[in-house]
Amino acid sequence: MTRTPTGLATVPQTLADGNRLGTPGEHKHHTKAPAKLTLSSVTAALPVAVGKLAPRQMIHSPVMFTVLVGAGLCTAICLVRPSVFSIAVTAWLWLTVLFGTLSEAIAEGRGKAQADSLRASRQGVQARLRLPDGGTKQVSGTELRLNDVVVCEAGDVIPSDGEIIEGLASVDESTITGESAPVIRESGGDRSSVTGGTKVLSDRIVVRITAEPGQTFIDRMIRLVEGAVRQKTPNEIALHVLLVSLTIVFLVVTMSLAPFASLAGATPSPIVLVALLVCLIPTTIGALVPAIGIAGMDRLVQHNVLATSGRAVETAGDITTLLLDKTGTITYGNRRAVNFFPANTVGMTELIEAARLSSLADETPEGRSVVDLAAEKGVSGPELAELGRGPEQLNVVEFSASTRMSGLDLDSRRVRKGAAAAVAAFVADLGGRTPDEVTRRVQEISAQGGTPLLVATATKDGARILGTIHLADVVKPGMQARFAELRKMGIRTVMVTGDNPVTAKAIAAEAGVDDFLAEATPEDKLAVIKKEQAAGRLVAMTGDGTNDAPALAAADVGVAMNSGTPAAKEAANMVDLDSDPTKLINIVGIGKQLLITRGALTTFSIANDVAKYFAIVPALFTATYPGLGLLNVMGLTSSASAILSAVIFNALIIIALIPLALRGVKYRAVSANRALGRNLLVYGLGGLIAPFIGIKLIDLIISVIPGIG
Ligand SMILES: Nc1ncnc2c1ncn2[C@@H]1O[C@H](COP(=O)(O)OP(=O)(O)OP(=O)(O)O)[C@@H](O)[C@H]1O
Ligand SMILES: [K+]
Ligand SMILES: [Mg+2]
Repeated sequence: MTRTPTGLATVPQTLADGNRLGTPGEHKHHTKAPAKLTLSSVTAALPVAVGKLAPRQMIHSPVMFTVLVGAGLCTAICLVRPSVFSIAVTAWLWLTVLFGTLSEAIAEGRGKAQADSLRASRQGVQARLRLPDGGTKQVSGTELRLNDVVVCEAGDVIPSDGEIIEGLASVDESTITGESAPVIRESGGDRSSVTGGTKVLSDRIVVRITAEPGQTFIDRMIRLVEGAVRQKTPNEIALHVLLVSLTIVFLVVTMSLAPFASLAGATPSPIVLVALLVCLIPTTIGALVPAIGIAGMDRLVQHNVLATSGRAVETAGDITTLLLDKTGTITYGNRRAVNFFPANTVGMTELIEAARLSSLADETPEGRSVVDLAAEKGVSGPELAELGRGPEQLNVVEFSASTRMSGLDLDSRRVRKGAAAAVAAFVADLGGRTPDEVTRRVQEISAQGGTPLLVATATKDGARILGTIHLADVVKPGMQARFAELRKMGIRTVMVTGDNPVTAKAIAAEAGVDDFLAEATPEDKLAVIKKEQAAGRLVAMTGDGTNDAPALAAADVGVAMNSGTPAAKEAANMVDLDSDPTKLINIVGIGKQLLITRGALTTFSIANDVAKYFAIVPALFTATYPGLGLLNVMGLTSSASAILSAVIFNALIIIALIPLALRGVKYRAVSANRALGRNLLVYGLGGLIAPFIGIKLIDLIISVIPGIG
């Protein structure tokens, strides 16, 4: 890492106030308008849908594959013995398959426009590659490899994903977030990552590339919205097994009807048997499953969340615990030094000088803000290079989440700053003690939700605490209400932070989380997740720092803030482009909606099939078994029109349900059991009744066709 202190002081204070410039007081939940189902989107999807009729693709859906085979068989029969009835049935069987692929093509098509605009954002982007000799060379952005170093200045489009290793800039991320307010990105802290395709608005940054070509964030997003990376989730596999079983059962049922009927002297034609089979197997859900899944992922992208797997989205629907880190997640995360408080026996200048010295080589935003505040208070001192030796020979004690301290080792003394408990222990080890007024100051700052840092110095004669630095951070607005909403959904929120218990308590109260854990190391954060999981709970984790990465990886649903470090984003299975910790509300909603929609349409589909059986079988056999005429309550015109009406109804119901599959069944924050009961009633009962009405209506219309009625 390059240890040049950067000029944070040149950034106007108001700009550095919030993560999002200009809108510190207003945390927006930005969502893109969902794509509408229009005539043009349907016509655009039509050729794609025809392409999907290839048996190689159809085999993935056994139900629809059965219909395809049936349609092929009937076509062959039509060629040999054409009749109005057989041609009509065959045509509608083909339409049934087509409506299925059409629903999938429409769902995919909605992401295409978004993918195209993402692609355009990278078109022809040039990069200034830094050469080993320090010079730069112009290269194409797509040529960049992992660990290349590029220089980006105001006006440049950042050529690929990376981590800032030097400098600070305001960045326009609207190409990926749709949010026009610029954000601050800077080296050293938890806001160091930049995304290819976004634009530098001011200043100059040096970026180390963290993605291989074709593996950037935008590449992944394009593949996601185009539906190219769909894998079946465990729920989808379970449904798949159910659908295959039902298909086999009804195949057997239909086949056994043939000898049964011929015994009575009325051998049903193969066309009738195929039609009956198609009506009985769950074609509605078989046709709509892919569209439901794609639409769910699409909704997530509309909420500016990028997920690497559909599985995580569905799991989100069943989450009961949400862990969040504090700094950078619940708060904006640009903690800045706002004041110095010397111990009674120490002068203000002595404290500030030591605090400054301990931060000279500290590249974190906290460290740099201490140097800045020292300059503001008029205290200057040696630069790193002037400390008698080059910075290479200086022993720099870098901040780590487990030591909670940072500082420098000089010839005759050591300076440290860090969390109160850590510095107190460091001093106590060398025989020093923490003065009472310092302890009181630490309590006072913590109680306000600030982060106190103690400054200490150690020589061969022992160690002394010099005073306290007050670091202040701002809780993102609107947290209380959103956490209350999570509580209503039955989700417990727990803040896990590396900060001290008093600060943690104050911030927890201000944000309105249910519980908190303070002084948590990365291992502790991981342990909390393991414990929750061992108790059988599904856990989501939201975080931004490298110290959150293990926990993000272990959680069932890990949501990284887009503002966070590359390590955090890599470990998580979702990234929120808006860096909004309460986005989980939307993610859970989308997950639940996905499961409910699939469940509701499955219920409807199966209920429908049962009803169709009772609607058409009596009509089929009234000629053979006049006794069955009693059951022919529907009074359908003839057995031919009964069969054809059922096939037409079966195909049209797919079209009718495409909008619902894409939009999703409305989800409200009620308990899962109540939602399930309500859905069974609405979609089960609806599925039972709909065929009787639909088939009767179609029968009335088509009975006028000669050869059918
Ligand atoms: N640059 C630094 N130098 C010295 N001490 C620091 C520095 N940055 C933070 N600290 C101290 O170390 C503690 C732990 O930091 P850590 O990054 O693990 O957690 P955090 O940022 O406070 O909280 P969270 O885990 O919620 O992000 C901080 O609360 C602070 O007291
Ligand atoms: K069916
Ligand atoms: Mg953090």
